[in-house]
Formats: sequence, structure tokens, C-alpha cells
Amino acid sequence: MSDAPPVLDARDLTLTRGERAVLDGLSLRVPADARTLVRGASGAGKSTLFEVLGLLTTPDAGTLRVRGRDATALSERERAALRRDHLGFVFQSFRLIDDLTAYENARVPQEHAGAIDEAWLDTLFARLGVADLATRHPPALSGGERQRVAIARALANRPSVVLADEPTGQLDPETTDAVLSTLDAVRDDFDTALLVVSHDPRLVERFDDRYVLRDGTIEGD
Ligand SMILES: Nc1ncnc2c1ncn2[C@@H]1O[C@H](COP(=O)(O)OP(=O)(O)OP(=O)(O)O)[C@@H](O)[C@H]1O
Repeated sequence: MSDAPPVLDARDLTLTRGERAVLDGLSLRVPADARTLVRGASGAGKSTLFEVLGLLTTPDAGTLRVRGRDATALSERERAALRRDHLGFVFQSFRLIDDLTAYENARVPQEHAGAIDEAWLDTLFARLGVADLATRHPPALSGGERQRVAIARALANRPSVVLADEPTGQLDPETTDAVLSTLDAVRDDFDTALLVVSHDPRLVERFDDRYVLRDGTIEGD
């Protein structure tokens, strides 16, 4: 265990969508060295939780600290800066830009931050096994290759935590294994915590900290 403050510390989050309390007093702590899995049935609110923890959606109530800083007390501009500096995202369907090469996709967060570091991108592409694919566009990549490019993009600004939404949802068992090994490397080699939300039961044994999302709250698995 490290002494650093948790990368994410959510307390009593609530969020209502339509008539339903999708988050209903949910609390979750993700330590700096964590590999955390949140499972839940379809419709349980996993994507909603991903968006809230990623500072992409504001909860109705509750507090969320990122590296000790209360994100709920910030302006939208300050929240965007906190997101850019500390959070990396792997979205459910990757959300790569087809008109850009793999490398250009991964460089986008650095451009937003105004801090290009091509040596770091080269390191990521080599470590993730996609260096040879850097000049290809996403439509010319397999699902697993796109996933790795998405992971490189998530790591581009050396975040404190990578958030991944259903990272294996569309992958066959072999590619799933390769992607999970890559995600293991995220934590072990890049000093970045990892939080995955997924319904995929194949993931369970790979994670140290496991939770189940049900009825708007979370409990240990
Ligand atoms: N804009 C919205 N208006 C009303 N209800 C919504 C809205 N967005 C989501 N919901 C509802 O909130 C609940 C949680 O949705 P969410 O997408 O977070 O679930 P999930 O666990 O990620 O599901 P899945 O595994 O099927 O992707 C669902 O019941 C969904 O119908």
C-alpha cells in the first residue's frame, strides 16, 4: 500500500435519471496502487458510475475527491483540468477518431494539455505492442489493436488512474486475455491505478479489489 491519498474517493454519491436513482448513496475508494473492478448487471448503472467518477457527469449530491481534491467544489474549467491531468479513459467502443492515425489518436490528450511528449508515446506504443501500427487508421485495426491504441491514448498524459468501461465487451477470449495482460501492465509498469467497470465474469480473477454495483450502491464481492 502506498501512502498517497486515494486517486478517487467517492462519498454518498446520488444521481437520478428519469424516475430512477441510478446512484443512491454510493461510496467507493480507489487507492493509488489499486486494480479495482466494479461489476454489475446490464442497466445497473456501470456506465453512469464511470461517467461520474471520470468527472464527465456531475452527481446530484455527494463528494468526489481526486487525489485529495474535491472535484464537486470546482468550476467546470477547473474540473476539466483535473480530468486532463489525473484521469485516463478507455471508452466502451474505444471512440478513436477514424481520420487520424493510431499515433495521432494517442497524441490528442497531449495536444489538449499543450504538452507533447513523443518519447513517452513511443514508449507506450512499444510497450503495448502497437509500434508497427502507429501510422494506420482505426478502421484498419483489429478490435484488440484498437483497444491497445485506446489504452495508449488513456496513458498519454501519465494519469493517476485509468478508467475503463467494458474493456473486453466486444472481444473474443484470446484477445480478452491479451487486453487484460495489457491492463495489468498499465498498473505495474506505468504506476497508474486502474478502475474497470464491466459485466464480464472473465475479469473477476484478475482484480484485487472487487465490488458489485446493485440498487445504486456498491458492496464488496
Ligand atoms: N438519460 C437517461 N434518462 C433516463 N434513464 C437513463 C438515462 N441514461 C441511463 N438511464 C438509465 O439508467 C440506468 C443505468 O444505465 P447505465 O447505462 O449506467 O447502465 P449499465 O450498467 O452501464 O448498463 P449496460 O451494461 O447495459 O451498458 C438504466 O436503467 C438506464 O435505462
